[in-house]
Amino acid sequence: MVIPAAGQGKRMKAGINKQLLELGGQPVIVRTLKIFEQDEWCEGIIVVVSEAERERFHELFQAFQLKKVNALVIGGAERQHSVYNGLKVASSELVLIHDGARPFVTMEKIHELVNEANEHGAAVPAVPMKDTVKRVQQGFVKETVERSSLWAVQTPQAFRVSLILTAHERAKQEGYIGTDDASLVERIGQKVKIIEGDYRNIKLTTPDDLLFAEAILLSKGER
Ligand SMILES: Nc1ccn([C@@H]2O[C@H](COP(=O)(O)OP(=O)(O)OP(=O)(O)O)[C@@H](O)[C@H]2O)c(=O)n1
Ligand SMILES: C[C@](O)(CO)[C@H](O)COP(=O)(O)O
Repeated sequence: MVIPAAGQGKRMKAGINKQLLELGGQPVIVRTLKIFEQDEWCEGIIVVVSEAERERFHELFQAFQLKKVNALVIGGAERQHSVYNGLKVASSELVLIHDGARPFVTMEKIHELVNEANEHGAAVPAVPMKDTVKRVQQGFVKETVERSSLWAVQTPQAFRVSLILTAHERAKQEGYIGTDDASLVERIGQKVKIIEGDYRNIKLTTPDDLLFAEAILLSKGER
């Protein structure tokens, strides 16, 4: 299990790492990790953090008595670099890669992904796009994109370790930077299985997402 948490959260504009923000009395990263701590499939968690924040995260994991975090690895400039640094120390056959900033993933989805990745080598959750999507150039619509085959992809993304490592190494050699890990597998010609994701599995990206997160907590009776 690799959890990248080394981003700067520029779009959140919180002034601190968004994974350290409190949500319902717990830091976001602790909420995310606790889901995997409960999961019997998850043997160990590699968390990727920035050099400057390593000690802060270490103390936090101790304070919340998290048992499965077995490595704190230093991240890189892009999410892809951070994930790659984490993957290099992964020792299992299958790996889940999950954003530290997605604290609402469910156990049910995790298990579905593990099963599909065991069978297909790569599996990711996604939800059908709800809005009409337009390609825009210099403030004007260039075209309206056909929506029926568009899905918004989430994490965790599950892979055979050998496959995702090869995909990352090829991307590195060829100077390709993708916004998710599955795209690196796609570009080396391997299939990626899609499972139905969950609209509540939001990534905390902009300040509005904190409002949605509070509403999700309320719906779960945690507020
Ligand atoms: N160099 C980076 C960039 C991102 N991430 C992590 O990847 C996840 C998804 O990225 P995103 O939401 O884009 O986070 P940030 O890059 O921090 O956001 P922003 O682009 O707004 O700065 C986050 O958990 C983030 O901490 C990371 O580990 N290393
Ligand atoms: C990996 C991801 O969360 C899937 O939706 C997303 O691509 C991360 O992208 P970001 O640009 O780093 O937010």
